[in-house]
Amino acid sequence: MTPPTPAVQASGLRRSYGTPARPFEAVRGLDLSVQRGELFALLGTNGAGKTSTMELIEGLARPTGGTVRVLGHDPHRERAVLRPRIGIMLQEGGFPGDLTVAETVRGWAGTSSRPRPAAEVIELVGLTDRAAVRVKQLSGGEKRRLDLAVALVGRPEVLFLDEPTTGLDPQARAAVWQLVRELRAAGTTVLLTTHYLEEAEELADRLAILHHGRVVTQGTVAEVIADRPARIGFELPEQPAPPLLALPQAEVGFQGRQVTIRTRDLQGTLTELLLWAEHQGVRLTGLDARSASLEEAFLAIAAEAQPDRAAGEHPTEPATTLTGAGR
Ligand SMILES: Nc1ncnc2c1ncn2[C@@H]1O[C@H](COP(=O)(O)OP(=O)(O)OP(=O)(O)O)[C@@H](O)[C@H]1O
Repeated sequence: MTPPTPAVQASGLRRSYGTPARPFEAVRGLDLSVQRGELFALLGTNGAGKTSTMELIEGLARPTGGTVRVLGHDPHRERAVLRPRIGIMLQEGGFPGDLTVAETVRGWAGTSSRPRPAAEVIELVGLTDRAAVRVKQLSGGEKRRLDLAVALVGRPEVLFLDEPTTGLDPQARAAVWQLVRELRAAGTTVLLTTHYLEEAEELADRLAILHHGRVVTQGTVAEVIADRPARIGFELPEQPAPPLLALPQAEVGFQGRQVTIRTRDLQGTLTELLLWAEHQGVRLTGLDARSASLEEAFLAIAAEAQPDRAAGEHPTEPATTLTGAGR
């Protein structure tokens, strides 16, 4: 039996901006495969190329190199075929301000061949009591939920969510997460970009971290953090304290009496440390031991992955900033 076509398949994907004389490659040879029914998250620093990549996959822009297929189709050339099967939640929906929520959703439902009833979609995104309100009177978070409603109205097989919970309060964010989980459980493929690492941890089956237009790492959360060292922190007692035992396999840092140990063998190092403390009668105040988090992996990957200074660098490359790490 031949395996089903992946929901999304990108290979050697490239996208350039600028002029032929001063080109800037925002997407630089990106490979990605999202299976049907999977929830895949694209993470990256500001300007890493997430939106540029999403627009190529959504068919809103044409790649300058490589190929992309969505449900086996070229999303740019075969947009008319794909349009009824995908749902796109853009960062800015830009709907007319004078229409109400219900009118907006009904208008979009009218463009779909098998729409969900408008009232059902409005209910799904928690806007029922705002259905008669004009778009221009909605709060930022409510507008975001309307963007989501419009993306859902055509019962998409593949749903693209570009920073879906930016601007939402914690309760609304949790509600969107629950809705996304339900959609995924019902078989919808979801491709999501986010700056909230806990959003990816909560929702994603797999994720990719982009940096300067390339995938630096991808896999499950467990796979992405597997190579990262665990961390042990504690405070040594006031002097006199015996010198800390040697831990050649670990990296030990001191800040006054505060000690931070980074190790790839959390159990082994912790056992050695606790035996030492027991024998020496030393109390390790505030002892805290934890595996690497996605946030640590993200920050380390972003710091390690240096930009390619070869041809095609942005003429005015923006400083890399990390926003909304989500904790
Ligand atoms: N229309 C454009 N013209 C020129 N450069 C652009 C254009 N759009 C994006 N870029 C540049 O391409 C790079 C990638 O931008 P993109 O918006 O895809 O990143 P992102 O990962 O989505 O960023 P963010 O997290 O800030 O939303 C950035 O350096 C950006 O300045």
